[in-house]
Amino acid sequence: MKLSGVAVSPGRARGPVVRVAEPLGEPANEPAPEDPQAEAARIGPATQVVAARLEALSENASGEAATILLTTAAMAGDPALISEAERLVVAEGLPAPRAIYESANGFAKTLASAGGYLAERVRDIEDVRDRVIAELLGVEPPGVPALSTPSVLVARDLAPADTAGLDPAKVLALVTEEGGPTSHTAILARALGIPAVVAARGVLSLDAGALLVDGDTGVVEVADADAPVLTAVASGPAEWDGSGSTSDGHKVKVLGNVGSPADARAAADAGAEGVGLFRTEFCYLDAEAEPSVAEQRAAYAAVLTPFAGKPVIVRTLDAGADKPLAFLSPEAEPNPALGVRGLRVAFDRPDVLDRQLAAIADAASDSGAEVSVMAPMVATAAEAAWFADRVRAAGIARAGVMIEIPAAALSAKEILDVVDFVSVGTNDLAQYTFAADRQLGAVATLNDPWQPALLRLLKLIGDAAKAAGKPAGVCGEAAADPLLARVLTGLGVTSLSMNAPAVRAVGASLATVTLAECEEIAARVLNSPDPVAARKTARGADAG
Ligand SMILES: C=C(OP(=O)(O)O)C(=O)O
Ligand SMILES: [Mg+2]
Repeated sequence: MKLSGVAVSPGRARGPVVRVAEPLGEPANEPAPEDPQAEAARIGPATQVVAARLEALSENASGEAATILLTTAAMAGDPALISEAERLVVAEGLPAPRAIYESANGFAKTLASAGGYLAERVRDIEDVRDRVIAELLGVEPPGVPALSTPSVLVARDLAPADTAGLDPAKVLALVTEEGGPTSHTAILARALGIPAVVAARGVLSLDAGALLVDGDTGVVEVADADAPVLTAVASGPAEWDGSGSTSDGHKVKVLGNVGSPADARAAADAGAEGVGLFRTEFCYLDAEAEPSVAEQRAAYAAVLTPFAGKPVIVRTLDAGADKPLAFLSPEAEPNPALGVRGLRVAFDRPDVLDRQLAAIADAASDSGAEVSVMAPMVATAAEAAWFADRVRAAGIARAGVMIEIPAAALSAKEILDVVDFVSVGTNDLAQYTFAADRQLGAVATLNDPWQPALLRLLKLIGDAAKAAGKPAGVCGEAAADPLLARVLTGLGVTSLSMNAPAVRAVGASLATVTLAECEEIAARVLNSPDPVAARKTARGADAG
């Protein structure tokens, strides 16, 4: 019996199955507490216990695992989460577990409606919620059970805090029923060297004592219960000197993706050489009204400051589709991802764009960062020229655009004639190339950055950038894959921008290959028939 999911972390392993307990059910909303003040007063200490446990776990972890545990600990201690739960106890008479449940769900809903990266943080807040509820109820927290022997973990989805704490000596492989290739679980599994397959529909209903998991092909197979354990060969922790280049000195900047001051500090701490994508809309997902220029200036400067003297690409608001902003919401649309989003919003409201550009210019001088600006969702060279003119009129020296629509990839040459640089958003470029909603697990295999059709578009862009002598970065999740980073370099990409946890591994991966090797791998990958063969080719394995 076999099934197929999305391969997210390489290697083959076989061993006995251990299932991760499902999260706690919904806590009851009665009886109303006799003493609401006393009931509300239990919430703060419970969150502190959870935050302290996560912090303690982070001390035993290292690198990105530690960062993720600390971020989750910070979520547990979020004063807004706690005060809303306390209010629900006092004002609405809810028991404390129910109150934290509702408070956390409110936050989760906001994140989910933001889509993309933020939507993937929903699992983090739900994990914090369940840990606090367990603490309030005095029961064992949900999560990974202690493993006595090396095992294959099977879960519906795994919280980042659980994944970060996995011991690669005990976890042979990881298989999840849900999840997408851009989830924290995927990122962490790769970092830990644990073979992993996500979106393996049906794995929870498999009645298997042991599984054989192939993190290269995504195939998960029932194995004999007495078959010998097979351990994947894991790579060691990444060593990187902090300067993005191939072993023969070809420079490829390794940059951070950020949306908040905390992200920026994490990226700087991870050694990012700058920022390749500052998602400004992340600052305003909750804003009812357009923030003033002064408010925007302060918000942007707080993100730019850790990168004083370094290059930062600020992206103008990418409102619409999965990231609606209340002050820029378009008419209801039948297909929002194909509607008025990104730069298209600015065509109707150029005044909003101009105010944002003024704030960015001010924040650049406040922070001392070397700021460039780019637009999201650009389809044509004429749109790119329109945007670049406005950026320059605002006194910002460097203007670029994102390439995340196939038409823009096919017009890379003409676009590069009118801007200073381009940056490829592979998350959306994959979504639009394959007509596959990036939020839908059912089409996750199409939204795979190893799809040769997507990489062929990247080659067009890389060639156009080389001919123009201008930079072409990648800032979609594709850039966070250390192996794919080599392929992108071979295709002519000049910078890679990713979430902080991936920085070191990508820098280390590039430092061990020459540019000629990257080019050779890229040429072979482009000729691969499918993503599985492409991955195998890049790993130097026999694709046959
Ligand atoms: C980086 C990208 O932009 P976002 O994920 O914010 O849509 C992308 O589409 O790849
Ligand atoms: Mg995008």
